[in-house]
Amino acid sequence: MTARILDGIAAAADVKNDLRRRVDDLSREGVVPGLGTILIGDNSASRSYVLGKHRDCAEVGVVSASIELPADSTVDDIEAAVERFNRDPTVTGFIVQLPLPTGIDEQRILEAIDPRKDADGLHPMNLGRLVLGVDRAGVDSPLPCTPVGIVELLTRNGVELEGRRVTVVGRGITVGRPLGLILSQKGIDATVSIAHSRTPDLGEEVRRADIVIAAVGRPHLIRPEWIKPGAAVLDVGVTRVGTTSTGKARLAGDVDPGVAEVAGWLSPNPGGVGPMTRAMLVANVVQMAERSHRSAAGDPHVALR
Ligand SMILES: Nc1nc(=O)c2c([nH]1)NC[C@@H]1CN(c3ccc(C(=O)N[C@@H](CCC(=O)O)C(=O)O)cc3)C=[N+]21
Repeated sequence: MTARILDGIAAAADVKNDLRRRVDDLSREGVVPGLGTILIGDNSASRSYVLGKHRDCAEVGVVSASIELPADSTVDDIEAAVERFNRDPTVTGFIVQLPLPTGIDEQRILEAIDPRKDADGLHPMNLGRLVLGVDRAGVDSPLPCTPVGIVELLTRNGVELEGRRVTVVGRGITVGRPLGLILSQKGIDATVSIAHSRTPDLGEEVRRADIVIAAVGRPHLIRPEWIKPGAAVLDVGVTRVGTTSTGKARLAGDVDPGVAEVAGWLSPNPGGVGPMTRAMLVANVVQMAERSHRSAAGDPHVALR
């Protein structure tokens, strides 16, 4: 038996179809959602990710703006770019592409973003609301894109989370940490373990799981013999492991290819979680445009802060 595919390209297309309708509704009210991206330095992988984000926006009628800064930019230069997007009414949500050049205080930059425009959901106010499990006056704050994309990919394929045991491998701030919080939330009700590079027996943690999510960036770390037969396995990490004969980057996921023979469901990499991450970014931008429009229209239940 071989695992069924959790097709992120197909699920992202469905998400974008839903978004297109919401964007059309907004446009009838004269509102156009806008994504901003800030890219610092000349990292070709980062540039191609950012281009993909602009392409996704164009597909659903969301406009986008980009700021590119040189690799030797100072914290002040980057904060000035953040400030520009904070003030720009055509940008309803924006991101600062990570990682930042070495020596730049990432936390300081993330905190400079207006939390109402935080399309990545990585501002401490939004992460704090996730920890607390609160939303203000029925308004959800933006959530990190990859974790929400993972939940959508599973639920759209009919993979149940309630009552399931999930092992998340990785505790990073963009995936593992917030994913653990989201999966254990009321209404989702999975039982979550967070494993990481210092977990003494990773195989033991993975063996118990109905759902395994690997987000560490260690090629083929997750072994077929660790997988409970029929489990759902999501491969999030990517590592460059060399170059092909044509000079393209050779990439490897966190999940050993042999896992496909044991798992019930497998998200490919590429073509799994990545496209969902991008779709959820567009979703956050659209949601923020809806919220700021309703709040400008005087609905007291949507004014944040
Ligand atoms: N502020 C910030 N927000 C991010 O969300 C963010 C970031 N910084 N820094 C880097 C990581 C990485 N990331 C990816 C998203 C989608 C794909 C993706 O769609 N990948 C395709 C293949 C890539 C391609 O075809 O070029 C796939 O998996 O099928 C990859 C990587 C977002 N990140």
